[in-house]
Amino acid sequence: MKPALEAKGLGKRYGATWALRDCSLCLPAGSVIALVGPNGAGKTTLLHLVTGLLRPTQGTVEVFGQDARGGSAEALAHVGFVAQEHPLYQGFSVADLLRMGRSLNLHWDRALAERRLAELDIPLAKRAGALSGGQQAQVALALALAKRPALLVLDEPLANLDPIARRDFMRAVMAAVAEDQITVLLSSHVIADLEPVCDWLVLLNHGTVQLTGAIDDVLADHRMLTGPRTGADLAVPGVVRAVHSDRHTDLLVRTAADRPDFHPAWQAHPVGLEELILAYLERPAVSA
Ligand SMILES: Nc1ncnc2c1ncn2[C@@H]1O[C@H](COP(=O)(O)OP(=O)(O)OP(=O)(O)O)[C@@H](O)[C@H]1O
Repeated sequence: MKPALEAKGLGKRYGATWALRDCSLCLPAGSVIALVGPNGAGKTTLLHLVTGLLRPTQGTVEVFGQDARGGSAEALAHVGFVAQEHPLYQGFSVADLLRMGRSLNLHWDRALAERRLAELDIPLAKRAGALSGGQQAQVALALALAKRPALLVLDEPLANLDPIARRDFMRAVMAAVAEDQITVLLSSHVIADLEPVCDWLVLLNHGTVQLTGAIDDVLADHRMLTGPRTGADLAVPGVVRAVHSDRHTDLLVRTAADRPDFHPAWQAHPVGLEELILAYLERPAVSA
């Protein structure tokens, strides 16, 4: 099966600033991919390159084997996109938005959109601007899903939503994954929202990919080592980040071994996703 997304040497420069650089990724179809990184890491830039809204300065990006550059109608027909802050025409009614979706898209499943909105009690006659933030996010999601996309791209969909709205939004996304086996690529700052639903990770910082892989494999490949301060002198390969206090040293290490063998001075612990991501973000930028 073709990968959902394949980027090779992808880069985007604004003037002298590289928003994204040397980005090479191969993301499997059917996965739910967490795109994480701090403000300015290049997440939106990558998502706009994937959705054909931006042209790369260098490199290529393919979605299910089709070049995403230039955003041809056929390539974009397979991509649903909910942009940051899920913008909608505020003066349009929900019904107007559905009509617009139907006339702008090659494939359109009106019944699916209406069913989703009915399940959420969102009235079709209501103006978008009169809906709550959570309802607007759900309308944007229903519009994106009515395209019957193979890839759903969500740029910080949970920002500004309250905990109930966040949960409901992610439930709707996961229902679509379960029903249609779509691939989802979503960016967020909130790891706790991503951890229960995502199975693949792309970690961006300073415009470069710091880490990517199946989350289970990524976690299995890392350990947190705790030892006495002097332990820092014991040679440990694959250190991602070292934190020293007066008495202790904590090392996050990457190891390819199933059963890594550390000096007995170190106590090795499995590492959680949030801890792992923070450790990568707190170190200087390096390529994956
Ligand atoms: N249109 C633009 N013109 C100039 N620089 C830009 C433009 N868009 C993005 N940048 C720069 O590119 C870099 C990456 O921005 P991007 O919006 O992709 O990051 P992000 O990870 O999505 O950030 P955030 O989490 O804050 O949304 C930043 O340094 C940003 O200032």
